[in-house]
Amino acid sequence: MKLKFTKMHGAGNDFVVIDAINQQIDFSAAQWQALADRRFGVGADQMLVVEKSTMPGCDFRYRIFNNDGGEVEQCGNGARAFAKFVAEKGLTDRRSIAVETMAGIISPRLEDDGSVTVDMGAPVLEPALVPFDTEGLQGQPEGRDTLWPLMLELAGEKETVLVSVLSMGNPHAVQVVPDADTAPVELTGPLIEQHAHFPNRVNAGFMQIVDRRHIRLRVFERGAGETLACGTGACAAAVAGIRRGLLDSPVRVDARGGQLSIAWAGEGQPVYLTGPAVTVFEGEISL
Ligand SMILES: N[C@@H](CCC[C@H](N)C(=O)O)C(=O)O
Repeated sequence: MKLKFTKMHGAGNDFVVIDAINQQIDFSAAQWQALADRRFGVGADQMLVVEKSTMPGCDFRYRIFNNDGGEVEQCGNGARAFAKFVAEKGLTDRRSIAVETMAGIISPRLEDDGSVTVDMGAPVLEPALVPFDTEGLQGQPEGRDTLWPLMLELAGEKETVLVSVLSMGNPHAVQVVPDADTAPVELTGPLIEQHAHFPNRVNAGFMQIVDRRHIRLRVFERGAGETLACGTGACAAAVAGIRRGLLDSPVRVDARGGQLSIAWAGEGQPVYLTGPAVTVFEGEISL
């Protein structure tokens, strides 16, 4: 079949966006991988699918596939691209929309300066719901947060890293590092992503605190490897830092591909993610 798509990015986290309202989509994991392949396909960290929603009050349904072919619950940078896509394609004339995802309803809003703000919903802090299996682990209370010691085995050597575990609809484990540039993202990211305590795997965040309203962040994403930015990772890092008493809202997040801003008023409150969404080109591919 011939598939029409739009290539987009949000702070360098890149996407193939597909209108599945006007096209029939039913791809296998292998076909998603082929589309995401940077040499033999279009290339993307994630594929975003735009569908009609059957949920009352929702404008669209948003589905997300990592470049390993797996469908996942949430993608923050993708949510901004999604909002820009439906506006640019004339699928809505509203600047603020309600979008159904696997993880609940999110609400992106187009800003006058071209950026997009997304109400990502409240973070989930209960380990079992992340899901995170705490059996055999000792939580260490620090401030209002609980840090969990994760044991990693690196070339026969055992190392323990302290991570804040939470969900933004998708699972995150965030650690504080002295310097994001030298953080062992490639080395320990895959070990954390596949750690036995995370039954659904996890996104591994490495956060350098610059000051109380500014962090630098790298994320080794579940099912995609390190990306130039991770929107839900930025939300998770800001929430973890605020809960630990290290950060104040709003938090500026410098990712390798651009800048994001996160606002959070505290437990039970939604997290707001603001940042860019850019259309790169339109294309058609035979699959
Ligand atoms: N890049 C994303 C997150 C995409 C999904 C993630 N890799 C997962 O598997 O949960 C973002 O901007 O949030």
